Amino acid sequence: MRHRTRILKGMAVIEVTDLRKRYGDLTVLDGVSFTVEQGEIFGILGPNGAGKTTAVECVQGLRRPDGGTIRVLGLDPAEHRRTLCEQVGVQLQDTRLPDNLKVWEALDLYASFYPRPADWRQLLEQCGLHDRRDTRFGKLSGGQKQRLFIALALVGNPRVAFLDELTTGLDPQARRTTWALIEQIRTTGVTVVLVSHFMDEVEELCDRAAIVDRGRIVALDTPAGIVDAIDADHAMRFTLTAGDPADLAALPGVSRVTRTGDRVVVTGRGDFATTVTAALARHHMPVSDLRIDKRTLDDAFVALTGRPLDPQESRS
Ligand SMILES: Nc1ncnc2c1ncn2[C@@H]1O[C@H](COP(=O)(O)OP(=O)(O)OP(=O)(O)O)[C@@H](O)[C@H]1O
Repeated sequence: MRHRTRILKGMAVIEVTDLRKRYGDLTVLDGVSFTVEQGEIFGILGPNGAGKTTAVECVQGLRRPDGGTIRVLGLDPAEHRRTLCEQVGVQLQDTRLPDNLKVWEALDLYASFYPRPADWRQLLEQCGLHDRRDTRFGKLSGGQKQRLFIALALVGNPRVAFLDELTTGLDPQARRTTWALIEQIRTTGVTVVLVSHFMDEVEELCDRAAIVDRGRIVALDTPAGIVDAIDADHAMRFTLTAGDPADLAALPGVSRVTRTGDRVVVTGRGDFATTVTAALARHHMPVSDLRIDKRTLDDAFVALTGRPLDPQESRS
């Protein structure tokens, strides 16, 4: 994967072991364990109500777990919240600012909370808000507000930033702009924990992700690793104008070859598509309209839980 290089293996910034939390009769976290390494973008993905925000708020020291251990930069957040506040940036799901506060005033105010703040003028530039410096919060677009929240999460010069439901309600263009900003944050070495219920966002941005469902982690790996672990074939489809595709069935990884007229579907696992393509070229069998059905985290979620995450929202 393209992002692997920046992760310094073995340097855990966050370590969560067997985290448990109940609200009355409701078990919200039921033995959640994960680690986040230095420089990683780590996704916590799951449907509404899965327990993502509760988990992250326990990690931030905002809620007390009923069981389990949490270490952030080696410290227990429940006991060392003040120390960690200086090193951890948080963009909460429902952040609100007064409508008449100007962009620069918000940044200047937040910078004053930290002993070693970043230069907020540079952050304005980085977040693409330099021409909105004097704009009042109430006049910003949804995307601009989210970029301001990211800037506010970074203004204390944190080593770890938590970004919760970043792009909910944004149009596709604004989502892309926000994603580009997060890619850029990665280059500064900040470890990012991204809470999301958008599969595509996690696939695009995260080095690794935990899929949370009903208070448990049902998968934890790179997005590609989670998808590859699904125990199901995928298909390549093409038009074959000459030759007999039956022999393709003997290739490694191929499970089935079907032909309807000149349309051929080959199903298989692993790297079968590369093997099939090479065999077609070797035997001078010309193909056109080649398509390989890409499996996504959506497919993985369905395979793992038996239901879609949120078909409406995950495609918006
Ligand atoms: N303070 C609370 N008291 C009682 N129940 C709560 C409290 N906070 C959250 N819950 C419940 O705990 C469950 C998990 O909520 P949580 O906000 O952690 O989920 P989430 O995965 O972040 O969902 P969303 O994507 O909707 O924010 C939900 O059923 C929620 O209603």
